[in-house]
Amino acid sequence: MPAEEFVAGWISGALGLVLGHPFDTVKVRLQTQTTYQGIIDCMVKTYRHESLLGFFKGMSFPIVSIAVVNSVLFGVYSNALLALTATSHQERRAQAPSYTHVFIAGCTGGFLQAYCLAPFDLIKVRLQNQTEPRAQPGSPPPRYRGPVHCAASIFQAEGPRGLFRGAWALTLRDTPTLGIYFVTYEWLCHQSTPDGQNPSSATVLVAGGFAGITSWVTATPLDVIKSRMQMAGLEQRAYRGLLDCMVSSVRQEGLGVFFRGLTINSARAFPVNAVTFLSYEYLLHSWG
Ligand SMILES: CN(C)C(=N)NCCC[C@H](N)C(=O)O
Repeated sequence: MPAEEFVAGWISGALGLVLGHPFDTVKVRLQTQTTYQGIIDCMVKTYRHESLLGFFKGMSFPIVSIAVVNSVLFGVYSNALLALTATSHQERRAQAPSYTHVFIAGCTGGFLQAYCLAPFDLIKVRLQNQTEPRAQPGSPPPRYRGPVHCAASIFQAEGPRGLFRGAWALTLRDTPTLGIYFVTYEWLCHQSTPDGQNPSSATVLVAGGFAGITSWVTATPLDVIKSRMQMAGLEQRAYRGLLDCMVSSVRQEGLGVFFRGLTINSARAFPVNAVTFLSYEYLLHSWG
């Protein structure tokens, strides 16, 4: 089982994560809070109340978790393709796998990464939704003092299952959309690269960026539901399950609720995934 794919997945994911986290904070707030009029309003309010640091809330944990999550995604994807097509990463340029195989391998990677991601994503979403400014004398402290305190509080209040709140929605979000992610990437690389050659850096950037956009556009409806279910434990708003969350969100806010955060999700997806794929390909290429 080639280990380089796991290491390359980790490093490339971390680079993309730092670049995209401020957009991610705005997205999570727009999806779960009704106090903002739109992207600009959310950005201005966050900056005024919490300074630039507000955009980076909840980032320390994902930096650690991306090591697990992205390496599982890229490592499982690549090894699933190896099992399906008996070709390594290098050989796949000369002998392109079918898109069905790429889709199955992407879905497998997406399914397994969702379970690793679930507790980290829950903690990230809870911390990103804390809108209190940094501790000032006299002001009430935020509910969670940091990621470890957040994890411990959820564990104490709800047991280990509490840490997997929203995991089912996350799995449904990530399984098919990561199939779409890798198919888009491979298809775009294939379209603009002569047979048997490696795609140029510009091709990888553009294909990675569009893979991010297509996958996030299709993922946004379940992304909204997932974030709401993750916040529900905190807000005493009990949903009976995923379907109940969908139905009550649509009843209260109309069908548009499924597209909350779509613009910012897409704007974030391009640079994050362009950098992720470029560094992934570069690392695998230089390790030869
Ligand atoms: C639609 N989904 C869930 C994805 N495309 N997931 C892959 C994650 C890639 C990158 N870390 C990101 O956050 O965009």
